Amino acid sequence: MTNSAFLIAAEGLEKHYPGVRAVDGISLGVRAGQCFGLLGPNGAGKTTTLEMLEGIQTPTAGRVLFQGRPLDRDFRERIGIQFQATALQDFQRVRESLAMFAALYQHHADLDELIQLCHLGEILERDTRKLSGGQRQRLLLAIALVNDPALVFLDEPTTGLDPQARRNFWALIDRVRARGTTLLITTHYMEEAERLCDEIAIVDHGRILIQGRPSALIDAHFPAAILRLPSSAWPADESLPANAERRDTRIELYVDEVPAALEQLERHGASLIDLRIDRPSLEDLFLKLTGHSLRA
Ligand SMILES: Nc1ncnc2c1ncn2[C@@H]1O[C@H](COP(=O)(O)OP(=O)(O)OP(=O)(O)O)[C@@H](O)[C@H]1O
Repeated sequence: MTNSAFLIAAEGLEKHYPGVRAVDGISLGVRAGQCFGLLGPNGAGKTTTLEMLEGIQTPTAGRVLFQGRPLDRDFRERIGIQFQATALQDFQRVRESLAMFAALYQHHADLDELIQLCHLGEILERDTRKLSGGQRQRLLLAIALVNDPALVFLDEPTTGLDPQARRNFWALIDRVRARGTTLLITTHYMEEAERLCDEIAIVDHGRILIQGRPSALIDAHFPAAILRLPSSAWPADESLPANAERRDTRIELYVDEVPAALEQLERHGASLIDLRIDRPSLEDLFLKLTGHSLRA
């Protein structure tokens, strides 16, 4: 596939700082209408990659193409950015804040629609310093959407939110996607990536370890289920079967057929009282690829 098939593409991106290659050769492409996720632990190079794609940082090497062409002045009008920490003006209400950002653009979205989309109606007159974490993120997303962009960048949009606010934000992202907006998101929450992203790239030490559809990546690396037992549940004099591995204080069995695996465990005399049966997840994949957990 040529790069013009992508709304935005990175070719061999690198960013070097003294003593560190923050990004060390990243190539990826995001199709129109997709939600693409960059995943990785703290310091992996996600934000630096995103900032080069946003045109904010200049790459040390490589290039970014938007609709097959190098970034130009028009690019800024076509994108929206939700930064990790956008400074909202003090003593400003939600309504004033939105209007101020809208005034920065020649063409802006219908603000009433945006207020409805991001559920800001009830908090329009609230001082922006008095917002909850979830309300603040909804306002920041509305600001990112204020110029009706084709592509929106979201840098760890749900970090620090409680689980309910995080789920509400995911539902909001669904509504944004349903309008056809393309999204590029960074996160270190695996569940978030599985829930939101059509395609992901797992980044570590400035490089992409693996890229593809979450379900396809999981299917390619794991059988149907993972059975997890505390190590103490396994008889001390029994050796582990070939499909089992020790992880910290647990034993994991990778299996296609759960009933057959349960019989196998019983034959070995394992205690099933604390048995957990999980569908393999991106978290498992990350652990398998890197040897460490993504939750830094
Ligand atoms: N301006 C800078 N000067 C020097 N080093 C930097 C600079 N910006 C980032 N780095 C380093 O580059 C590496 C990648 O940082 P980056 O912020 O892109 O990672 P990240 O994956 O976004 O992490 P986080 O999840 O913490 O935001 C880190 O080692 C970081 O310390």
